[in-house]
Amino acid sequence: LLGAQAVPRSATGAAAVAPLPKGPRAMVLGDWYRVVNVSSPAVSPDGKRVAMTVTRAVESENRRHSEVWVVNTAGGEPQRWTAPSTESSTPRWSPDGKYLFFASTRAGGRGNTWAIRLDMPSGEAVQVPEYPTGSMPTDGSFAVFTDAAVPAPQVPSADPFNTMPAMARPPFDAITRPAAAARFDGRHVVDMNYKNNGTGFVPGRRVPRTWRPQQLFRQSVGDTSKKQITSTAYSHRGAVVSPDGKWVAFIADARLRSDSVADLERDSLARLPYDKVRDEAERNDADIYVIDANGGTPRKVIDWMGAESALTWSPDGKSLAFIGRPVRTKSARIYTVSVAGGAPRNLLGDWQYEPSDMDWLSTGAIQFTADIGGRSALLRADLTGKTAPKELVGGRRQLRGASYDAAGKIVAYTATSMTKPTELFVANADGTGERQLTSFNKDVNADVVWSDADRFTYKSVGNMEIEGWLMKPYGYEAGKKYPMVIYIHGGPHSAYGEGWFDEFQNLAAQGMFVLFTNPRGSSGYGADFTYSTRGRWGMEDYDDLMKAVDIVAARPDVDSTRMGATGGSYGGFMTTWMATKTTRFKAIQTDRTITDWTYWYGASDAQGLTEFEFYGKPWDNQALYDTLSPIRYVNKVKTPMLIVQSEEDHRTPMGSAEIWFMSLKKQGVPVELVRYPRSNHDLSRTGEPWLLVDRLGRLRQWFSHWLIGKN
Ligand SMILES: CSCC[C@H](NC=O)C(=O)N[C@@H](CC(C)C)C(=O)N[C@@H](Cc1ccccc1)C(=O)O
Repeated sequence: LLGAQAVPRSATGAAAVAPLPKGPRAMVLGDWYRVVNVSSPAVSPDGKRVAMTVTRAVESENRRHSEVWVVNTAGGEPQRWTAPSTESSTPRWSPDGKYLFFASTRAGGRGNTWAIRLDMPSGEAVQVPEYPTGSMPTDGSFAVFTDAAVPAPQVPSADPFNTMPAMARPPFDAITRPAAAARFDGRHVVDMNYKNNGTGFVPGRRVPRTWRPQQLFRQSVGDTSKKQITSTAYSHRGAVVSPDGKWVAFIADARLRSDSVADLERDSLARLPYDKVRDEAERNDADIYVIDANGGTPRKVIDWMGAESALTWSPDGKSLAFIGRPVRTKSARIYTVSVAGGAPRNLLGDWQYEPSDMDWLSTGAIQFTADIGGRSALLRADLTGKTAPKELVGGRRQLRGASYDAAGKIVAYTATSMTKPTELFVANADGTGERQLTSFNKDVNADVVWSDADRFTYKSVGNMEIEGWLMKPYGYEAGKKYPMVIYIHGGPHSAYGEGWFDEFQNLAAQGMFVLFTNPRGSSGYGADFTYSTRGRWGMEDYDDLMKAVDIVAARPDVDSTRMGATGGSYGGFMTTWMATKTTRFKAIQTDRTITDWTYWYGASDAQGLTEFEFYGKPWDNQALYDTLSPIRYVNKVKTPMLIVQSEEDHRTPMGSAEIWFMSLKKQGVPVELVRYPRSNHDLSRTGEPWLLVDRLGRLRQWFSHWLIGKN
């Protein structure tokens, strides 16, 4: 195996990269570095080109690198448009076609918006302060955007603690102080949100709590001055300008209460003990308003119970569309409403699935992408709401990021399937005439035989239908028996699906079947399915997983005496939970695990999740937190376990892994704990490449050792 440690270092300090054998062959770890990812497609207003972010791993430097590339919709070779020496991503075209904007942190600039000039190509990226970023009317003459109107409060320069590390400074309102500022470099915490999985530890406030409500601003193209058009104590969100430029629609507090009042009410409600009636009651936290694009008094368009997002104008400026969710446990719908007011129209009726995004095209059509179980599709809504949406582009694959030209004739999107890493595609907006525009993964696809998976559905407890997949091992031969590993996803409200996935390919390449399912609680099947596990984690969803194991174990080509299980986060909880309930598996790997829900409640940054899912805080419902904690039954575990944990994971912190390791060790159950430095909850997705690949290698080795008998 080509693991990170095996990579020799050259005299310059950069690691030399060993060549890989030509294929066709099974995936080796080094292939992970060769897979290119395409994201954020953006069609030019004239429909002639598509810009995209292209991300690769730079193996020798243990990092990823992103560039903006452009390809003609008519076909041809994609071209790199940004410098290889800088990081660039998320392109978007100016409506007049003069600039291609993108995000980049380059030296000597203000902010991270840069542009390439299309009218006067200069070869250099420039910043264009006279070109505003925000929502624009059809003529592209100005933009409206939101920003705070008051500056963030500054700590006085004479503050005696300014020279201390940010986390060491005594936060505002703290009672204790360092004995000597120069001698304390610990972390002093008084606020609840003092750590975050992505950003790490978050320094406390050094000034009193203040609110900076988001105001509406407008800026004309060609002018650097920004005009503030509102001055309120409440925030304006999701602001969009009408096509004729006369109005701005936005989302704000349903009673236009100040941000401070709304926040303080939310904070005090959160401190109350769980109350079923209060917590289940319908709430109206936000509504839709319109205001003159030069300012004035806003008018409420609808008084609608629930949460609104993705506000969009109709091309004729007479209506608005939004994605609305009446209550957290009900499916999101697309609604339209007259700007004059009236009852919103539900365009999706009781269609099972939920929209991910939405566009109201200049042709008048409303199109959106949606997860349909484990696949995803591009659909068109029926504007009358009488019939189910029409699928335009679909199949057994996952589509993301639909982007259209100004005329609404062309759509570009990324797509991946089980054996095809992501590439860029274009089609007519009605879904006809699809063409693949990039082949960044051509070489790796030619060398590596990616394993395919058969999709199946099965009935589980309560007659619920569950979707699952069984991926064949590399080199599968009929008549032989192979070991099997079940993968369990987290969330629990996320889903596996019809896309290329490094983790599945990694184990299939090692000669194992890979089983994966979307048990109840998964997203992609409608909110009833998603929230059917509320208060019942590890109960029927466990049955759903074990039923899939039963089905697969009965196959003549699966060796039911050589089965393993693996999963991360909620899937990590589920694998430790399984270890307490069954000895069917010969080996388990648990990743970013949770073994004690009360400990997790106090240590995780994901505050609020279990208050909702477990009907209260631990002291409101201690029995449930205890009953669902695998550590209570750890004396039953007999299965060898590999524990993988990131040292800087604030989502599922280390304590769960540590107590699990120690408990298995004390009972003589084979166990290994691998702790990854400089890594958070997302090690397996966005972690340092060498560490990410090291983890993949350890999964291969663990299951090969216990299920195949070789390492
Ligand atoms: C503010 S609540 C957020 C909960 C969040 N949901 C998103 O998935 C989450 O982090 N869930 C954890 C479990 C929880 C800490 C009990 C989880 O299982 N995360 C999964 C799901 C995931 C999949 C893909 C991308 C992000 C998350 C995981 O980390 O694999």
